[in-house]
Amino acid sequence: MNEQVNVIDLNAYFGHIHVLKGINIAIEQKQVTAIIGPSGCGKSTFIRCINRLHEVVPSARLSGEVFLDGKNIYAPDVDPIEIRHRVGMVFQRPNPFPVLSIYDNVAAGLKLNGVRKRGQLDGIVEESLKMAALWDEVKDKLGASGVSLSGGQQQRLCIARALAVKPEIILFDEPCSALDPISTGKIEELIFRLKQDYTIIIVTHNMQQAARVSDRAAFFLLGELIEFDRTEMMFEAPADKRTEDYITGRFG
Ligand SMILES: Nc1ncnc2c1ncn2[C@@H]1O[C@H](COP(=O)(O)OP(=O)(O)OP(=O)(O)O)[C@@H](O)[C@H]1O
Repeated sequence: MNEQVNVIDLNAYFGHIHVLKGINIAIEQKQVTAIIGPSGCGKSTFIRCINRLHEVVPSARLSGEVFLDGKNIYAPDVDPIEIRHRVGMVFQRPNPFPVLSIYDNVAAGLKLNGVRKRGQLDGIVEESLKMAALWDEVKDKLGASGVSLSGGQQQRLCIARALAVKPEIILFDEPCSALDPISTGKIEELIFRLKQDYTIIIVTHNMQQAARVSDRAAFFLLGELIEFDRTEMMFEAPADKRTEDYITGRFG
């Protein structure tokens, strides 16, 4: 097993609320890992600990270690900004920068990183939009506003924006919950293709989606990791009764 993210005894809090309790999990490279569980069980908090976004909430704190390629991302010498480049994120609601064009939405992170040459920017913007399966739909209107696109296109634009800075891992936090079934299908196909090059962690409430796109699944309940296994095993023969109850829709 080729572990890329190794989480050791992770506890996360908002003020006095203890939202993640002693999580230990190893996430493999170039696989899709689904995070499932009922509302409020800590799924989003968990993925936000993997790119150091949890700490941006004033009351938030955590303990434990998260190793990325063998290095603890919470070590004092690690720059959280660098971690957020290496671990990209796509959110539940498509959130393109409203005042920027399609082109500039994709180029924004690169420009922040100091890439200025037009030719280089053009190449990466095109490559990212192609990888996000959006190029053909927008190549003739790159100057149009990002928010002029449909919801599904905006979400693919956000994926292109995440890809442009060349992350190693992409976190998806319920990326299809605001999308129609056709757009959802496109995002799922895209995730399937992206795993050739990226490690993907996806939070989803949709069990069919978890079954379709993920190689492994982790079931969280009340801040604890109850079960983590190959998705097939998890859906066909869950080891824990609580996982079975959740997957079969008996609660949550
Ligand atoms: N900014 C915050 N401040 C205080 N408490 C928070 C904050 N964000 C989340 N929480 C609390 O932390 C717990 C875990 O929330 P989290 O969003 O991680 O759960 P989730 O499993 O992703 O939920 P959902 O499926 O509804 O998105 C919840 O009890 C939630 O109310």
